[in-house]
Amino acid sequence: MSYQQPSTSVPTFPAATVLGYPRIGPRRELKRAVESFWAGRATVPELGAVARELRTGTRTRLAGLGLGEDASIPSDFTFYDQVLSVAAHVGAIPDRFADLRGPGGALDLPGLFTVARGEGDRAPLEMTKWFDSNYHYLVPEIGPETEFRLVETPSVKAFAEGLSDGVVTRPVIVGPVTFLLLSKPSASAPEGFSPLSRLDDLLAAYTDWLRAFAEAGATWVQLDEPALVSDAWAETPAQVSDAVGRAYRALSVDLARPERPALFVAAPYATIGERFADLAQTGVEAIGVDLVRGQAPAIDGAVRAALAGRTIVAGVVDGHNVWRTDLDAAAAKLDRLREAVGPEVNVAVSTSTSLIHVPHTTADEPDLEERLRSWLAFADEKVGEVLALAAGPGAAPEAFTRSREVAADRAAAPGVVVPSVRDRTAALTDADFHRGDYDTRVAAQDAVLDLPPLPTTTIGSFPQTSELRVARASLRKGEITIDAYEEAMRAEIARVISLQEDLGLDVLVHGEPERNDMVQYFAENLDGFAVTQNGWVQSYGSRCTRPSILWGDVSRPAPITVGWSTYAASRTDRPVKGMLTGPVTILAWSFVRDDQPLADTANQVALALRDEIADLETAGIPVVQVDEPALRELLPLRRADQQAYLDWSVASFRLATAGAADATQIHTHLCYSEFGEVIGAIDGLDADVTSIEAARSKMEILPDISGSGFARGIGPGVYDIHSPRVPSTAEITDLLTAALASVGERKLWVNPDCGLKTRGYPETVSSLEHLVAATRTVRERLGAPVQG
Ligand code: MET
Ligand SMILES: [Zn+2]
Repeated sequence: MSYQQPSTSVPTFPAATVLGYPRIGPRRELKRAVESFWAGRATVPELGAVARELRTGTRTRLAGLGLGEDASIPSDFTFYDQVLSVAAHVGAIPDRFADLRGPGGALDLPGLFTVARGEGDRAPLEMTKWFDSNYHYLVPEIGPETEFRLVETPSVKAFAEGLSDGVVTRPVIVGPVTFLLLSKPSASAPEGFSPLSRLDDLLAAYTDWLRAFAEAGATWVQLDEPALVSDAWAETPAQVSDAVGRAYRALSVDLARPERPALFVAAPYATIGERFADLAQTGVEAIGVDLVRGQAPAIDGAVRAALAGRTIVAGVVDGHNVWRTDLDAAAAKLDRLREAVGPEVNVAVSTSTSLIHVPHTTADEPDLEERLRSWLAFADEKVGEVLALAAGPGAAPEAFTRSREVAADRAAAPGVVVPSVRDRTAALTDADFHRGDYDTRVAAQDAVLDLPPLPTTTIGSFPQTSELRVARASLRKGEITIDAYEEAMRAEIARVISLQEDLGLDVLVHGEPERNDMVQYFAENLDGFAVTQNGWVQSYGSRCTRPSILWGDVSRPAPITVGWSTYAASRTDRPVKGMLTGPVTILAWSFVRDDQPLADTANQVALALRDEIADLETAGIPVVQVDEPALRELLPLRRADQQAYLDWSVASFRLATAGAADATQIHTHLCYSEFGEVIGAIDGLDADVTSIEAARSKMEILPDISGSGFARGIGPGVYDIHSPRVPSTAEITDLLTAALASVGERKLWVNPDCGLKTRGYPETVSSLEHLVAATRTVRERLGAPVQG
């Protein structure tokens, strides 16, 4: 295979592209291959062959869909995560994994997976959410000791592989500024150390990386810099601005073409703002902006002059949601941008983000109602949209006509606007968002519940055994009747209730055996939602979720959880806690309609939950938990947008719960993130009891909680449910002692970090035994009755 040596004249950026494409495979082939490798059922070469087939399949599919120009097909494959992939390329692997590295410093594939997943008491890299998406990346650990050196180049090999198949792809890698801003200080770093202080050293490795791409024949490389659109950093905007300037001058000016490919720096997920001008002042050849979630950058004379001969890649097709694009509106955005930048600047069309956030194709959804399906665009359909927009209404009239037809059809379809739902939200008043005052509630609840100090409870789910999964699958396939299925669930509930009684827990749960997923379960039981068959999106590593599609006005045709909760309550004299998923989390983990404000959709969901709580109350359930683990996740990346979000998200939770009687104890549960930033909002939820993930971070949340004057019940998780490790009684006693000092005995609840559904029974039972024993020890010290 021969290719042209890069010349010094800048190659043209393709007129249409996508920022990235799903990596997991249309039928989750990568997930299956990776997991069978982990299980010892496949070898490294076998896994490599599946990966190669997937990469080839993606290139062929995208070329078939029309991304024919050089560099328009992204090459973004990774076995686990794109941030981990950078760490592996540049050798930034924590010391505890040093023995896994080969003589040249590279990790082999098993080594890479060990860093991602841990091994024995070697903890994996921490995992956290990627910007405002439900994708999780691995957090690099960077210190003064980290050596940055290009030690391996699977990304370059993947490019070369495409080239040998006759396709000039565009490699996609996470950029250096984002990589460092997403990193945390290594264990040995001094107090206050900032990974960004290592930028210059990291740039040396990127320089070699870009050279390697150029040598392999790459014309364009995409560097993803979503950190530029976020205000979430400890660094000031001035420091980030300085880092951007330094990084991209080093990579585009100090390293000159043809030593490197042309550089496309993409800043997806929100408004790029002033970082656009920073990039324009460097030598990068193309800049990508998100015009779906974000606003167009300000273009003044200086920026315009600096940009002459270069490309703005306009993300006008939503990479993060599943609706067909309003092509007229997107074309108008493109026109406005072209006008602002003038004829000297090239404008190319793209998706707003990588398409890893959406499923492969609507063609794979034969069971989806045809009318709904016609409104949707998954990854492949979005490729058609960027191509139509690049061609324009003159050259692609059918696509534009179809887009108008779809918009009209969607607006008029039954179920999209349901008058009874609208009447109800329109009639809401301030009072619907407020409960009675807290002291009155406490008195009423104490009279009903009669709980000991430091009450013990769990977060809701108990281990999902294979029997439960088999029962659900058999029901779906019609192998067992609904009666037999419900009987199996009741048997499980009865078992879980008696287990909790034996353990000595105070507030019991039914264990959620009937739920495949805490959001999908509600989506399946509410009007206004649809679920997909193959609509998987990568959540982390080999894990995928299948978000539901919230397409219409939401209402509750019938009670959802009441039967299960009342059955549980019938098996015990202790209080049973009803278990619901909150409006914000239901929105965050679904694909949500884009034709009305999220706040309005959230209130519709909230009213459905409010009715469910009323029915639970009528059935005699004294405690109801409304889970909001995603509260932090939807927080806008730009500080200026955050208050409006917090206002509507908190309001929707309150709308869901404020109909409860004073005597009904409302709990909420949060996990997955650092909550310090939204502690005020958590207080604003006005729940009687809040359980919050805390064990993994060694209760670091406690000072925030006590500092914020949080006055109601609080259950900082005392053990991490993400690992099978059983915490000792002494360890839990210590955590409880710390928590007690911080929040006081009248407020403290005792619970694990999160639900137990991913755990096995042996470790669950031992851990809960220790939790109860530790609580009794601490109660004894308080001079309280030990028996709960
Ligand atoms: C991710 S939060 C999970 C809460 C849910 N009630 C459970 O226990 O599984
Ligand atoms: Zn949780």
